[in-house]
Amino acid sequence: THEAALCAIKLHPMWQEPLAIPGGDRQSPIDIVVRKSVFDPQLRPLKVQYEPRTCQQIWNNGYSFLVEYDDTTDKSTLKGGPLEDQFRLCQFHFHWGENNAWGSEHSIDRRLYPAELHLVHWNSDKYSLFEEAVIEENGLAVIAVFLKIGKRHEGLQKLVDALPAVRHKDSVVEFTKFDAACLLPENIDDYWTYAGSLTTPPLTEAVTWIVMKRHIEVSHDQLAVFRSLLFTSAEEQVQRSMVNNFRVQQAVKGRTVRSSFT
Ligand SMILES: CC[C@H](CNC(=O)c1ccc(S(N)(=O)=O)cc1)c1ccc2[nH]ccc2c1
Ligand SMILES: [Zn+2]
Repeated sequence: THEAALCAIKLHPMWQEPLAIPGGDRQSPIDIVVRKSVFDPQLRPLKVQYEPRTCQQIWNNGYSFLVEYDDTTDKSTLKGGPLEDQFRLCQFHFHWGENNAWGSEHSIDRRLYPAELHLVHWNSDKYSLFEEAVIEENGLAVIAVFLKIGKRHEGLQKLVDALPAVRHKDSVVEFTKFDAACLLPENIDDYWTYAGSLTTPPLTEAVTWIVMKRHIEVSHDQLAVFRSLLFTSAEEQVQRSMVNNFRVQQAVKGRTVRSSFT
């Protein structure tokens, strides 16, 4: 499956890797080898407090669709776990495949999932803007949740119904009162965490990754709507389906992946 996934990316020029990445010793995504992860009893439970009223819009940025939050105040926050500071939710988005065999960016013992949710937060104790935090070592925290095909996700449906309005790159639609917490698995105490990077350019090594052990379920039809989105803007002659928008896995390079559970 990995080979097939790789060739699917090769077909798509947009995902060509930039030649040189500054430093490049803590790139994401990675394969998490469970038996090599190290239980850290000092990892605390995650504290997630999301305010649905801070949800503002959905934007197709030509890589994925972003559900964007008002991050001008500390209303939707993440703290605890591996984090020393308080982080503000600024957006969430997904990565998915052209079929259900692949699509996630991270894998667990090489197991890929059909899609992966990323909830993106920036360190509001140390910085005053996302743009500042995105170039700092401890600037960002991203919660990753795997999606599996199964029963329909009732909370996701409101988002799925809005996607046709952002079919093309650069389209935006108002989207309010969405509780991002409904996309988290029931148990968020079991996770892996490691030091990594953004998985799209500029690939800055600013991310504390928090990868959930438990997945969420979405229906085949809900994921099919993700695949109906387009990488291309309305003006372009050739329309290209937004699928396989995941990055190839990167070398772990001596990093330790810690687990919050045994
Ligand atoms: C610096 C990059 C940033 C755009 N990119 C992101 O925000 C981003 C966030 C998360 C991930 S992932 N897949 O790792 O979770 C990948 C990319 C970005 C770039 C320029 C900007 N100007 C104003 C705001 C702004 C934000
Ligand atoms: Zn992402």
